[in-house]
Amino acid sequence: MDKFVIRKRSHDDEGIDHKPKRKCSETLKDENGDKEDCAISNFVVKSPAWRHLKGQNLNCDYCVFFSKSCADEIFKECEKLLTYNEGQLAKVNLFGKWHDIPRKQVAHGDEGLSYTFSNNTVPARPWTPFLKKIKDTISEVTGHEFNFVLINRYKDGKDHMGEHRDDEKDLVQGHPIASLSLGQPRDFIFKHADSRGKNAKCNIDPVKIELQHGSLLLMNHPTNTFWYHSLPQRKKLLNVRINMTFRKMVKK
Ligand SMILES: O=C(O)CCC(=O)C(=O)O
Ligand SMILES: [Fe+2]
Repeated sequence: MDKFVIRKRSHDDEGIDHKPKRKCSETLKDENGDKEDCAISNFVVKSPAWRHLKGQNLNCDYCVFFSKSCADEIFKECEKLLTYNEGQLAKVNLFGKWHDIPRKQVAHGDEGLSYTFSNNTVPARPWTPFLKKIKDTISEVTGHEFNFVLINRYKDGKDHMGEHRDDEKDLVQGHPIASLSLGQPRDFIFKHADSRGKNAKCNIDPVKIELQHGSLLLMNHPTNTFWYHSLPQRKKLLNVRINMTFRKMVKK
């Protein structure tokens, strides 16, 4: 049985475990006044109410990061501005066979960075002012720097992501991954590595969280060493979800 550790929470809800990281109550403005591809002139994030997800070596923090109106704006801008990889860059190789990924994907980041998963390497496109502003806002509030973002677009509940760990060798070891969710709320499930499949060594309950519109999930060390995560299909859900995972990659 899946175990719910976090109940659905609205934007108006007051957090129970108030655990702010760095406070950022002032308005963040693009220093260059660069609005060429971004209708959003500023983001305001007032010390969000963090909740801590704890398990055996599970170490995550979760909050509703952007207000509903700001998240709505960002979602709209994503749909207007982002384009996704096609062709070979939109495939994975599993057991020697190429498959289309069951969602759309694109990466942006510092020059020269790329992301390798399931035997495919996706180069980062340059930061746009819009994406840089989101990255900088998350860095300002969390106190962590990122140089890469992987963006996944799920057109509806049929699109999904299978169980995996974000443990690629290109990632800076021990650095958190910040996962921003926009649009359709979806279940996100953590499974402990020792409790998967027929040969499970022990029985640790999975941890399920419904990722809300505008929410941020910080996956801190050592979560990705011990726990797999997935975004399973939810065929009745009809709306688009966009997820951005901000990462710190090793520069070669
Ligand atoms: O869409 C999600 O929330 C999952 C994203 C994820 O796990 C990844 O990009 O590695
Ligand atoms: Fe992941």
